[in-house]
Amino acid sequence: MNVLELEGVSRQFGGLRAVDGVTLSIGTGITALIGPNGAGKTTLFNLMSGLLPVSSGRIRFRGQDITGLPAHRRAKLGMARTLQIKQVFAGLTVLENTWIAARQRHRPLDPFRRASDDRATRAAAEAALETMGLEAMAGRQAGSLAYGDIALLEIAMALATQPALLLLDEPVCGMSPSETERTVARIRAVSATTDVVIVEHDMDVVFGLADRVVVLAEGRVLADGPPAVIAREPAVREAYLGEDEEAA
Ligand SMILES: Nc1ncnc2c1ncn2[C@@H]1O[C@H](COP(=O)(O)OP(=O)(O)OP(=O)(O)O)[C@@H](O)[C@H]1O
Repeated sequence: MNVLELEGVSRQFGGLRAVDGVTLSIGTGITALIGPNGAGKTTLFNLMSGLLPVSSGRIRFRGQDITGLPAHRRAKLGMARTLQIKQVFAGLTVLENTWIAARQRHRPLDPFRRASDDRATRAAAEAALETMGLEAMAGRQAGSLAYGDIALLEIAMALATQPALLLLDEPVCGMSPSETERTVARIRAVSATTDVVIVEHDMDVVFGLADRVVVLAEGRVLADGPPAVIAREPAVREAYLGEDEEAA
């Protein structure tokens, strides 16, 4: 079963169809959404996570219809996302940040919480830090971290909720080449256990990381396939890479 299924999903803003009848099944591995500016990537991403409601169409997650569910309900069902704007608690340590995220899986104000739940929470937090290569920084204040480490911490916090699907919005945006390389390696490690969707503008990252590339243009799926095939598609090169313009 595919983790996420979109069926004829559309989103209008006034008269503009930002996403126009997208049918897409997200399966195992890393799926990248690419396309020229204004293609509808961010809108589609927000429709997946529930940040925006669809205008029409259906969305299923792990076989369950989630079309009408808001983002926090989707998160409870196992869909995690990171945002372009980093959101960590600067005054808390790396482990505390991750622990709080892991804790969201359990009822927040339950005084009769079992000790075993606490152990499970801590284990989930530590496992997430290890996957992201942050174990050595567990005791550091999040506010003292370098930008690249904060980005990794954010992904660790999403992972700590033990999601079935992780949505990453421009995960290497604003990073140095070495930070990018590190992040790419960590996302690859994440994908061994969790399905991932990324929206990313850096084509080296997309073609080096993704198992599958979905190209959007004017709100529709223009092409969909393995990176090596997508890179050779004439329609993609024309619409996305602007070969005609360059030639001119
Ligand atoms: N909240 C909104 N209100 C009105 N129009 C919107 C809104 N959000 C997006 N749009 C429009 O929908 C279209 C798709 O935008 P979207 O941000 O999804 O594209 P994108 O592929 O993510 O672009 P970029 O690569 O520039 O981020 C654009 O024409 C945009 O102007």
